[in-house]
Amino acid sequence: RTTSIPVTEIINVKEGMVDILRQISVMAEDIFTVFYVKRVKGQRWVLNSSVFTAEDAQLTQKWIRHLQDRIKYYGGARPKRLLVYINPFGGRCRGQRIFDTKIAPLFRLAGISTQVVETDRANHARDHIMEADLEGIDGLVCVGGDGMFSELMHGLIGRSQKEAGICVDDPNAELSASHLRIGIIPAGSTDCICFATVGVNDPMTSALHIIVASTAPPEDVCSVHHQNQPVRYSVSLVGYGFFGDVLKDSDKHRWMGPIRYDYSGVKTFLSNKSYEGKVEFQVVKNVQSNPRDNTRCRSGCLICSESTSRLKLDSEDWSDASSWFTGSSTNGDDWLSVDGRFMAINMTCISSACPKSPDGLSPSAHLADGTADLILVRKCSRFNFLRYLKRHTNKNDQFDLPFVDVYRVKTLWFTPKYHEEEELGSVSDRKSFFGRLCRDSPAHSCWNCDGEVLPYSTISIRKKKKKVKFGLRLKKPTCILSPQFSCCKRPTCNVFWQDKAGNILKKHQAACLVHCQLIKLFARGIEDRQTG
Ligand SMILES: CCCCCCCCCCCCC/C=C/[C@@H](O)[C@H](COP(=O)(O)O)NC(=O)CCCCCCCCCCCCCCC
Ligand SMILES: Nc1ncnc2c1ncn2[C@@H]1O[C@H](COP(=O)(O)OP(=O)(O)O)[C@@H](O)[C@H]1O
Ligand SMILES: [Ca+2]
Repeated sequence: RTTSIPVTEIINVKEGMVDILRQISVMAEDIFTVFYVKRVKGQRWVLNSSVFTAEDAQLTQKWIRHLQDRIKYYGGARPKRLLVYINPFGGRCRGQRIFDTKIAPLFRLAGISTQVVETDRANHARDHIMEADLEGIDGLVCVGGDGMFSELMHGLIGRSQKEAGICVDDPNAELSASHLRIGIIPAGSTDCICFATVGVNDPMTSALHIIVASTAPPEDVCSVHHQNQPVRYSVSLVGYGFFGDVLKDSDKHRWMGPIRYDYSGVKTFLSNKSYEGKVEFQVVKNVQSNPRDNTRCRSGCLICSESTSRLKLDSEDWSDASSWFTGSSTNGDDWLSVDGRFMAINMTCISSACPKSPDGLSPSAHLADGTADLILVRKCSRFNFLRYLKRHTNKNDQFDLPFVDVYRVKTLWFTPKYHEEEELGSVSDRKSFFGRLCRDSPAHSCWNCDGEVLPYSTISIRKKKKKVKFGLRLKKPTCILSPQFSCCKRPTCNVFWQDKAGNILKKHQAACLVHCQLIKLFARGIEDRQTG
């Protein structure tokens, strides 16, 4: 029997016969166990192992050393020390258990040492990162949901800004880059950031991605401002109306765990509220993609890899603070304004895919293209809104509805019709039967910013030029152009992008994904073969 394993996906090699998760080991000098990643259905990764017998103890040691050298050489920059933050109350309150039983043994096996901080309050992780000694730390890991990821991101951004001497209250300050990446062990309620980047919310898959140093391109991030003051950053959903109301109500029922979103979702759906206001946004015109082009962002995505150079070209547009909202186009991008009554205003930098909606709020959004997608759902009947929601769960296009519009944007301003102090219940809400069932019918909703309620209605959102780095994404590239790998003997290889006629359009260096280093392991002895 032959087993082929890419060296980049070997986790470690141990003497004897070892079962890491059940913590059983049988020591024998002529046996060794190779642990490696096995890909299973639905983008999941599991730890697999194969046991080998050598002729004698000396040969066993030789193979163990040989394989470990190979892992070091071809395995890339694997992390050695991680700082882990666990939210014991995220999702079903299983964060600590998941880490202790499933993740810690994997990290130990991979020779990764961890410093673990169990949070005892909201913002504990963020504050800890601001002050912690990060010397020698290769990455941060959160065990929790999107809220925990957001805390780590705010901590890292705050720290980098502080170290770079940038004022965090400056609305025009750009993000200063941090060398640290953030990994996510999903143990939250929505886990949308993990799901949209890894393709699944499975703790073991994420841990294996962290161990083998899978990386995503630095990710788009938006800053949210109120009265020209930056209040938060967001990578997934900034939503007003439906998703704001669901979140606000669900916060009162945290004890229910993830099901609170369904409970509050049904309540909010029945109340069928809509809110009046003006949405002004800057549509990105000069990109080769749009929210309805039916593509999916994957590792090696050409649209994302080209965004860095495009953002450099955009520099005047980004750096000129006063041109942020002049209402005029400086770069071929157009400002649009829509007045009306909305069921939902959602802006998302990524697809926001999650288990409830495997394709997400905007299935063709890109992780790192420097843009966000704005979805406007105008006032409609309950039946129509249900049609819209339902389409998030199946293959039907949720944008192909007359009351839904979608735009690829980089800036958004929202002004509610009434001043925030004026809580004028709208006439239609008061008349409605379900509206009366819910105690209050305010003129304002609130904003849901990556799962945090923002206490204001009037906000502006701006795509930041720099992005947040985090790990965990390794999918086969599928893009509008077909990539072709030419493998080499190094951890990186050339990727050629060709059009259908075979003309080379672009060539760049990338981490070798479909790796050429195949090791053929035989029961007696090992033959190491390199294919090119
Ligand atoms: C008919 C079924 C309709 C299902 C519609 C599913 C749409 C799902 C889109 C989800 C977008 C998620 C965006 C991500 C947000 C997260 O950052 C954020 C924080 O996550 P964390 O708690 O892990 O920290 N999560 C959230 O804000 C939660 C949003 C969840 C919304 C779920 C809404 C369910 C609605 C169900 C309505 C059912 C109506 C049925 C009427 C008979
Ligand atoms: N120990 C703690 N006690 C209370 N809240 C916490 C604690 N640790 C983190 N939080 C907060 O809980 C919120 C939700 O956490 P998250 O891990 O996203 O879980 P969920 O996905 O269930 O919402 C985050 O905004 C975070 O700031
Ligand atoms: Ca994006």
